[in-house]
Amino acid sequence: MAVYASNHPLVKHKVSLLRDDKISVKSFRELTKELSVLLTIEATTQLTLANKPLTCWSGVISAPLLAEKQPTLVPILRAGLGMLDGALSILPCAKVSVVGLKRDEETLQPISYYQNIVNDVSERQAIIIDPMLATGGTALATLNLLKQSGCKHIKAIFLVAAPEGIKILQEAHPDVDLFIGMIDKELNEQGYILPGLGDAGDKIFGTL
Ligand SMILES: O=P(O)(O)OC[C@H]1O[C@H](OP(=O)(O)OP(=O)(O)O)[C@H](O)[C@@H]1O
Ligand SMILES: O=c1cc[nH]c(=O)[nH]1
Ligand SMILES: [Mg+2]
Repeated sequence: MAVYASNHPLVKHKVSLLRDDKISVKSFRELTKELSVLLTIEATTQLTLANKPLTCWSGVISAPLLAEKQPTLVPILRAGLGMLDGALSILPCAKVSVVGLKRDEETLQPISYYQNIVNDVSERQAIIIDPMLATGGTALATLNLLKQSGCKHIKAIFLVAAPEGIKILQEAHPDVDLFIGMIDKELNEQGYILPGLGDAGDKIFGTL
């Protein structure tokens, strides 16, 4: 597994702004979207191209175009929905596979409540989008689900990740690449990332 922590100064700047205790719902949503654009670009740099004939104004040329179907984006409800518009602005033809998982506040185990994976997922790369990778339980359940559904090529994008979550994914799914805005220090006893963002879903949906 490759773990790419973004080096882009705008990513670092925007993650810092997201941490502001007094941030409005509007600003949190806007920054989440902007970061999703930047990180989706980073996560798609290795898409395969093939030269195909294209008729342009000066005649027929051999033009580099995507060789395969566009990836399916996999937002994890709820918070992952905040990243969907930004990711779709880079992959406008992507099909979307929605996964509903909610962490139990006591056990920190993910509870599954919805899933709708595109039926041709075995022919596409999947890109998971979720702002937070904490204990790793939610991402692990999503990776297991995608693989059980036949998906062979998976990447995941997180705005902020804890070392604990990265380690669990590395051990269980060494073939999956992670694209991360910022790797934070640790988890607290309640499984929240420190310094982190707090509850990203609550901040995006205004349910604080
Ligand atoms: O790595 P983990 O320890 O599993 O935690 C990460 C998960 O927690 C958050 O979702 P949450 O359960 O709060 O649901 P929500 O998006 O509905 O708020 C977050 O968006 C991830 O999906
Ligand atoms: O810090 C955390 C951990 C899990 N989920 C969040 O939204 N934030
Ligand atoms: Mg939440």
